[in-house]
Amino acid sequence: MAKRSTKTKKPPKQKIKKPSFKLSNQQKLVFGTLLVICGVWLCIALVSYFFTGEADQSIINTFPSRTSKTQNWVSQFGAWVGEFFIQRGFGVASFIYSGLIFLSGIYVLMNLNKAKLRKHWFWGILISVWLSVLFGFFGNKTDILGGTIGFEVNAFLQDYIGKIGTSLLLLLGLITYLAIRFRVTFESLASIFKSAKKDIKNEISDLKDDLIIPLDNNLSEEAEAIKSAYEIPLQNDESTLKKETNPVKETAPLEVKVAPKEEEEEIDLEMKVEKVAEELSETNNLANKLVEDFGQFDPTLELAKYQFPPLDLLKKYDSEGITINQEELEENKNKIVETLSNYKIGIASIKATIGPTVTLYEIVPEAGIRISKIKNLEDDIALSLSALGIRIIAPIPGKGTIGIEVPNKNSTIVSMRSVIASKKFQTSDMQLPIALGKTISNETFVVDLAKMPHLLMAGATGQGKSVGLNAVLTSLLYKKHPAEVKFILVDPKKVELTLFNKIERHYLAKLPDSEDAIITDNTKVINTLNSLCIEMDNRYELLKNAMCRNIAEYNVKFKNRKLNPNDGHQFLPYIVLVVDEFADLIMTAGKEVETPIARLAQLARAIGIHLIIATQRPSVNVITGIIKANFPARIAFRVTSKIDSRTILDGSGADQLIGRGDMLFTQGNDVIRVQCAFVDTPEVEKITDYIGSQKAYPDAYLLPEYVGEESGTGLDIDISDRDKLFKDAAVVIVTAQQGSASLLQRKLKLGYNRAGRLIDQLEAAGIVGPFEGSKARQVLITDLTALDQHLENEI
Ligand SMILES: Nc1ncnc2c1ncn2[C@@H]1O[C@H](COP(=O)(O)OP(=O)(O)OP(=O)(O)O)[C@@H](O)[C@H]1O
Repeated sequence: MAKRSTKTKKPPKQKIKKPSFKLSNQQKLVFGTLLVICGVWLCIALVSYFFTGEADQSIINTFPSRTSKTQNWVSQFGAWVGEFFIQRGFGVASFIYSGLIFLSGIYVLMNLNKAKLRKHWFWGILISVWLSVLFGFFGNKTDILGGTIGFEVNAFLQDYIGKIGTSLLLLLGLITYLAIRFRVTFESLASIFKSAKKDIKNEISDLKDDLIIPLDNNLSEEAEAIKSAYEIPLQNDESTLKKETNPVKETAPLEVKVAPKEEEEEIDLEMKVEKVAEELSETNNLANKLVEDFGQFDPTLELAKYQFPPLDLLKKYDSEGITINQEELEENKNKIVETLSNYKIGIASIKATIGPTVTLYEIVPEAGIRISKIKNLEDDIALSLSALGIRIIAPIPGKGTIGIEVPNKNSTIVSMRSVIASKKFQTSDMQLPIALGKTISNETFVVDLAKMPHLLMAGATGQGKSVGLNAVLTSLLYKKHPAEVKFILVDPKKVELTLFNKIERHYLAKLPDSEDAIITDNTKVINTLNSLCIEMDNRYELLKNAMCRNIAEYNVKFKNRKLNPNDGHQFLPYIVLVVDEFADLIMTAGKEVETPIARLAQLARAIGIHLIIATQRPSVNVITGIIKANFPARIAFRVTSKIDSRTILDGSGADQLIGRGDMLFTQGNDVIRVQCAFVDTPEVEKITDYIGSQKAYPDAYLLPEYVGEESGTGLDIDISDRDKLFKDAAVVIVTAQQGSASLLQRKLKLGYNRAGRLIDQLEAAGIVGPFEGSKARQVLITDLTALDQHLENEI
């Protein structure tokens, strides 16, 4: 989302202005020791004040002079400080300040986290005020327990809200403190009470030990024996004990057995709970707390009011719904049987399945008939049925029958509305569900793009490719929130995908400096693909740091707040790259396009980047071996030759389709015939209008910047030729005190080349030292103030 771009640019600028108070190690030692001594001295002065304060009163109130003698253990100044803190300040709670000063010294000496120290001071001051008010509540004006602050605050409160109100306010303060500081909740309090109750219960049962002695005298002989065998349960359960005393011979031992079981189970359960709590790591605890307090991270929050497009935007077709033409069925059946019998092929049974465009006749040939014989009769059957697009599947995998697909005389349109509305699509929990259309048995065909993981689409002109692409995009628009998926659309024809411009700031991704999100220019495609490769590398780095194997795991972890956004982690949307007319691209840009596409196709599956490539010309020089190998999922619309069919599907079939969205889909093994769902341009327009009219992100999802090799300059020394990210890079390097190109790559989301050039420029500017082999370069500027001065001096 656009958030990322602001993130890369803004923070460094803010940091420059911040003054830094870095102490050297020697200064830390001196300053830390001073604070520790002050803390101890203050503590002595305060303790001593309790014993000597009264005696010193006369001297405290006079002007200090060298001759006056005080009894305070740390003399005049001690007496004065004691008076100031205890009598006129916080009373006994003043000791907190000596502790805080001492603690500050330790933090400085040991170079510990300053944020924690600030927290200690914050809470320390609050507690001191609360304690002094509490003591003041019980004391009087001269009382040194609460000090003047305690007394005065109490007097003020009691005037307005009375004694009861003040005590309730104090209680509220205590509960607020416990809730915020120790995250005490009502449940945890309840569990404390529960365990206390249990302790009491245990103690009561212990007391029963004593009771057993008099009861023992009344026990029958059997019960006596049982008691000695099950001494523990008898001591622990009162009810069992009572039953024991009954002289019923058979039931007694049974009941004794039940009792210990129940008791054991209870103990087991508790132990389990404790174990889980212990095993959780520190980060998990923190993450759980965050999730408890704020709930799971919700990536859709920025566009929380976003409304998915309603179904009504899609058209209903009159010709929808299959109408069975019994005559046509009979006729086709007779013709098939006849043709086959002409070639002496007997049929044991025949069954028809009617699909939206094609009817499948499944035949079981009589015993002894060779399958290849039927396969060879494809053309003869087509001739006798006088129909185009007959396909023979011999045998149908997993069925043991032979299929003959015969196009219906009146085909029905599969509307996008019907597939989107289908239960299968609506309830699918796939990551990127695509409702492609309906199969021959009239079932909605839904596939997961994330599993494919890339899709190759081919078909001669006018056979339904563009409609197919629109169906894919529409499916995703109906199922995925703008925060979850982003499209990169490449449309050299410039007309097919332009409608999607309206949803640029919702669903599209683009290069930072480009105006249009939909790419129509071939040189921009190269930059975008390379930028996508950088995005891929960055995402792999994030996944590696988060120890996740794929984007789904990563996003779950991020949602559960186990990944810190300050470390660069963020919710990663899926990215779907759609390239229409791939052949055109390959013809003009060749290797420059093929290399990044092949790289993405090979590696991008785990990090949520998926490619959909469509081409009119499925020839081998367009769909090269390397591309083919990485696109296991393929859709073939009608093609003109068997060779083209082979190039896409590794087999024939696509040349026998009837067009108009009739397609074959394969994901590696089976080939499935599907009638593609039909979505018209006005429908797409309505959907994009609907989405486009809603609140959007400030900008399209920005891809990392990619600077082509040729646009780099070698003039690192010339200030005017510096990269525009030079200053940001300098801030990153000086803040981290680490002169490495990969740090810049990560923080500023750059490619390796640009980061390398920035490092060279930083070296020329004297901010980092020379190249030192495998070690990171030395940073020559110690802090941001020095960097500011250094850069100012340059001008
Ligand atoms: N699934 C479908 N159901 C019904 N008719 C369809 C379907 N798909 C395509 N058609 C028909 O075929 C026509 C051409 O489709 P489309 O524009 O998708 O072809 P194309 O393969 O993209 O062609 P080109 O490569 O020239 O752009 C459409 O206008 C529509 O009438």
